[in-house]
Order: sequence, then structure tokens, then C-alpha cells
Amino acid sequence: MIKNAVAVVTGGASGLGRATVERLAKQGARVVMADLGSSKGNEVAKELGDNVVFVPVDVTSEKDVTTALETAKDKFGRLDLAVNCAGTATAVRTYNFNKNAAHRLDDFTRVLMVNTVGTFNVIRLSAGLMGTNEPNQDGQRGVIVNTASVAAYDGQIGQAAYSASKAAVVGMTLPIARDLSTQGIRICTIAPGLFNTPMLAALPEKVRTFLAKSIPFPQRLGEPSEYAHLVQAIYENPLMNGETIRIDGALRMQP
Ligand SMILES: NC(=O)C1=CN([C@@H]2O[C@H](COP(=O)(O)OP(=O)(O)OC[C@H]3O[C@@H](n4cnc5c(N)ncnc54)[C@H](O)[C@@H]3O)[C@@H](O)[C@H]2O)C=CC1
Ligand SMILES: C[C@]12CC(=O)[C@H]3[C@@H](CCC4=CC(=O)CC[C@@]43C)[C@@H]1CC[C@@H]2C(=O)C=O
Repeated sequence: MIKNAVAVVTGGASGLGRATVERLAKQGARVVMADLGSSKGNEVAKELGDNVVFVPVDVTSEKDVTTALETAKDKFGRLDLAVNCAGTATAVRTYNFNKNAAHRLDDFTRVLMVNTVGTFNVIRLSAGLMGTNEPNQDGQRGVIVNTASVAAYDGQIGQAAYSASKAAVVGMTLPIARDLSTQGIRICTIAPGLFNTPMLAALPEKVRTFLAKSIPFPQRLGEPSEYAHLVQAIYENPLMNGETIRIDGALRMQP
């Protein structure tokens, strides 16, 4: 059960991460909200009360992630759940033939660094701390939830970097589940479709409506609370492990 569990949520100051922090805190969990120093983490944590602590973290930094995990241990005594929501996106064609310009390599690398390397960084360090927990009656010591995207499967034009970064998260899920099984640590990945978050708010209303219409049912953007609901379901269901779950209203993205 989520009550009294201790969680770290990256990207916790906005969108899907924020909804997760809110849901977990409301259900009686204690949460370290890890997000960039430039985010609204401090304000959000204040709104959510004493069971939520903000730690400025860049997920690509070993030092920052270690500090967040030490905060979980020092303030709340343990770590039961790590949720990877931090992410970034870009929309650039592999080669722009009108401008005779190739996709910049540093743009490609930046997206992979945050979405793939950052996610793995949090997984590997969280696993170390979870491994020190006393196992429950099922032998479980902790749970990790990642966030990929349906773009891991049906990436659109301009999403080479983003889709590659998310496909890597899908790809690492099963081998990590196998790696961590000896210590009773589970890991699952969620692949969201189109959700109503600041990432999507950047798009014009017309585009958002068009995108929503492309979803078979329900024909609307997902609410961040629906993502958070799935995080809790994964945490509470002991048999869920090594799998990626789409939450997308049967959406298959067009080119
Ligand atoms: N909104 C959507 O429709 C979808 C979102 N996703 C994924 O879900 C995750 C959350 O996205 P949203 O909540 O929509 O976006 P968002 O932009 O609202 O939140 C992302 C958070 O990640 C943080 N972040 C970015 N780089 C970071 C870094 N290096 N270290 C720590 N924190 C960092 C940002 O400060 C921000 O608070 C992302 O991984 C995104 O790719 C996947 C599919 C659909
Ligand atoms: C994240 C996702 C795919 C994207 O890359 C876009 C994003 C909406 C805002 C954007 C505007 C741009 O001009 C660049 C691309 C992007 C960041 C999309 C929201 C959901 C998409 C996704 O992950 C679907 O699975």
C-alpha cells in the first residue's frame, strides 16, 4: 500500500510528475520532489505540505541524484518507490533539405542525456538504496516506475531524438527487472499518449484539439491524475514487473 511509503519523483514540479507527487502525498506517502533548480519545485512543495520536500536535481548528475536519495533516507528513513518523470523533447527533422542543414548532434545528445541517461542514473542509484530495505512478506524491497512515450513505438516526423530516447527506456525495462530481481526490486515503464501538461500547453489550441480528435476513446487529452493513478496501481500490484504499459486511449500516432 502507498500509505507511509517513501518516494522520489523526478520532474515532480510539473505535469505528470507533479500529479504523481500530489496523489502520493494525498494517500499518505512521503515524497522527495526532484526537479531542476529553475523549476517551481519550492512553491509546489510548500503547497503540498510537510510530507513533500523539494530537492533541486538535474537527473543527469550523479551528485544531484545522490543528494535527493540521501534526503529521502535522512528525512523519511528509506526509499520504497522511484518515479522517473523528468523529460525533455525536441522537434527537428533528421535533415532539413530546405535549409540544407543536418539535425544538430548536440540537440540529439541533450534529449538522450535527459530522457535515457538521466532515467538510468536515477534507476541505478535508487536501486542501491532500495537494496538496503528489509524485504516485505513477498520479498519485495522497492519499485521503480519510468516514463517513456507512445513515441517509443510510433514516433512522428521530427522525433528521431525523442523517440530514440524513449525507446531506450522501454528497452532497458526488462533487463533491469532481471538485474534487480535478486533483490526484490520491481520496475515498470509507462508509455503515455497525449496528456494535458505544460509540455502540451506549448502547442496552439487548434493543434491540441486536432491531437485530441486523433484519439479513438476517450477522445480527449489524458489528465495527469490518470497517469498518477497508474503509478499507484503499479506500486500496489506485486506481479507487475518488467513491462511497459501504454496509457493512450488506443492512440496510434500518425507520421
Ligand atoms: N505530456 C505528454 O503528453 C507526454 C509526456 N511524456 C513524458 O512524460 C514526462 C513528463 O512530461 P510532462 O509532465 O508532460 O512535462 P513537463 O514539461 O510538464 O514536466 C517535465 C519536468 O521535467 C523537468 N526536467 C526536465 N529536465 C530535467 C532534468 N535534466 N533534471 C530534472 N528535471 C528535469 C522539468 O523541469 C519539468 O518540471 C516526460 O518524460 C515526457 O517525455 C510522454 C508522453 C506524453
Ligand atoms: C512529447 C510529445 C512529442 C513532442 O516532441 C512534442 C510534444 C508537444 C510539444 C511539442 C512542441 C514542439 O514544437 C516540439 C515537439 C513537442 C515537444 C508532444 C506531447 C506529447 C508527445 C509525446 O510524447 C507523445 O507520446
